[in-house]
Amino acid sequence: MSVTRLWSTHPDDARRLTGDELRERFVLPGLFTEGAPSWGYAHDDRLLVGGLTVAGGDPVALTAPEEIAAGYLLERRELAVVGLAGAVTVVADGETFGVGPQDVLYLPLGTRNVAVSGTGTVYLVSAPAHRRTAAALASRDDVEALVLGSAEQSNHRTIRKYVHADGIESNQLVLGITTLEPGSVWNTMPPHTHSRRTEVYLYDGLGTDVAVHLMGEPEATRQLLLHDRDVVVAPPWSIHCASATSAYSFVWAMAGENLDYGDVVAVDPATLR
Ligand SMILES: O=C(O)C(=O)C[C@H](O)C(=O)CO
Repeated sequence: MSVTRLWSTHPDDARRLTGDELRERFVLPGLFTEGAPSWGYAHDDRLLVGGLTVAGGDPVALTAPEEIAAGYLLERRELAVVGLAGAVTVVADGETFGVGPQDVLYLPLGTRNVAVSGTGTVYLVSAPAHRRTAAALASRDDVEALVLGSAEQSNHRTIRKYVHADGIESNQLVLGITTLEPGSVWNTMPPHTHSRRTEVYLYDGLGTDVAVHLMGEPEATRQLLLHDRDVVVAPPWSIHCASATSAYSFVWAMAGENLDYGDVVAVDPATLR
């Protein structure tokens, strides 16, 4: 099982890292492997993210990577399985769920056996948990949708919130999918920080296009050139926004001190450096 560890980084260091070092610290490329998940383990809020493609073979069991030293993956964790493409079946402790594109399956702490089969691709996001809640499946039409931005500002987009304080109940995970309208390319502009939560973005639907992702403290931003299905970690001190050469979707997921999507510090774009 492939696991890439991302240690925490002090914001002062992020100002000085070379471009390659920045990528090594914050970007997880190539997570989507066939037949077995590849994982990225971020020490910030201990977010564990993975990618898996199944191609009609035997069910793939989701087991605990050595890094979390657990008897099974969800022994001390909760998990969201996000459908990206195809038709995937997830069997969790004997219960069967069909997961299609932009469906999100939440599996709680204590779910012992999770297996994925079918033909398609799923993104996996897991955070530590302390309390068992209920398994839940939501599709894009079931969830709260927030339309933001405008074509004039190239940031017209719909934010769909799946796992959050008023949606699927969780311990730490907050998760949703944002989709840009054709012709709009900016996400999360104006940007924000949230010192009480770490966030990870997975860019999806870029094809051969490229996203110019901005990170760092608002007065010292750095850029990362990201490609389709790259994952990027935003530590609590960092903004996280991007423009791209086409419209796209991205899965955003957070964990930390609270489940409050609105607990952010807005950044005035005029102050960005
Ligand atoms: O496009 C946006 O704006 C977003 O989707 C913002 C994310 O939801 C986010 O950054 C939550 O903290």
